[in-house]
Amino acid sequence: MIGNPESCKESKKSYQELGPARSSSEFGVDGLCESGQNPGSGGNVGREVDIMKETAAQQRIRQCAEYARSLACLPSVGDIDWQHWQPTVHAVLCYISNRQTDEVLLIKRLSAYAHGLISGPGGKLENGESLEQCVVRECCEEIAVEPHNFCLRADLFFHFTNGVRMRGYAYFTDEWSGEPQSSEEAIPFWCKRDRLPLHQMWDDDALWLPYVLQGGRVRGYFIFDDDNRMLSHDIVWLPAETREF
Ligand SMILES: Nc1nc2c([nH]c(=O)n2[C@H]2C[C@H](O)[C@@H](COP(=O)(O)OP(=O)(O)OP(=O)(O)O)O2)c(=O)[nH]1
Repeated sequence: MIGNPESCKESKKSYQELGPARSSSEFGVDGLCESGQNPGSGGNVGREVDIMKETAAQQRIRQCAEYARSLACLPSVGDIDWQHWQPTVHAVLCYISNRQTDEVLLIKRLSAYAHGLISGPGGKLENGESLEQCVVRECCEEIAVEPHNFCLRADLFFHFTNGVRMRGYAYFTDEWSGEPQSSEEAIPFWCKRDRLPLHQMWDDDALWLPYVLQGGRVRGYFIFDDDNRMLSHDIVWLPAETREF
């Protein structure tokens, strides 16, 4: 699960020399970080004063370098035995398309988890519920829309470094009833299919969503850290006519 232990030790060592790790909440929205300057120079002596003197651009470069070094120790999807991997959580997503306007119905999430992120409506499977029932319930609860004749086009395996393992099922349709309405959980909006706000969506969406919205199917494997940042991925592209995953 972990890369080369020696290089890992090395990079951990040099990482520690830099002082305490910064949480990724200190990184900018695009997942990059905000400080610069050669991290090897100067050690920890007078470090706080040095940081005060850094320009924003220098800070950004330095933190990016720290982050890049730390990557050597992070898990990769290739290290996981996916055949025996069991999800702890099942969740659905639903993407409703309007063919006439070439738009897709998205939501801005308002709940604590992933607040402000944009995605299709969806949520976790409840006890005794089928995936299809979950799709309808989540869409009705979140945006007062009922999708019809939806089909599964993305089978997503999310492994989080905190131990959570979520299997996500993304459904697609162009049939629905009801007018989208805001709720406590979401603000719905129509978005042109070729203008997805990918920088405001989960990292993995940029990899597979445009392809699936064009009719393709995917099976995707992802590792995320505690801050919802994607560390590693692998995507199996399946032709549109694929019936089973
Ligand atoms: N596209 C995409 N969806 C994701 C990712 N990670 C992730 O949790 N989701 C989806 C799966 C679920 O549909 C939703 C999270 O479910 P949730 O149940 O915690 O959402 P919620 O806060 O609305 O809670 P609830 O309504 O189920 O109680 O977000 C991701 O990386 N990409």
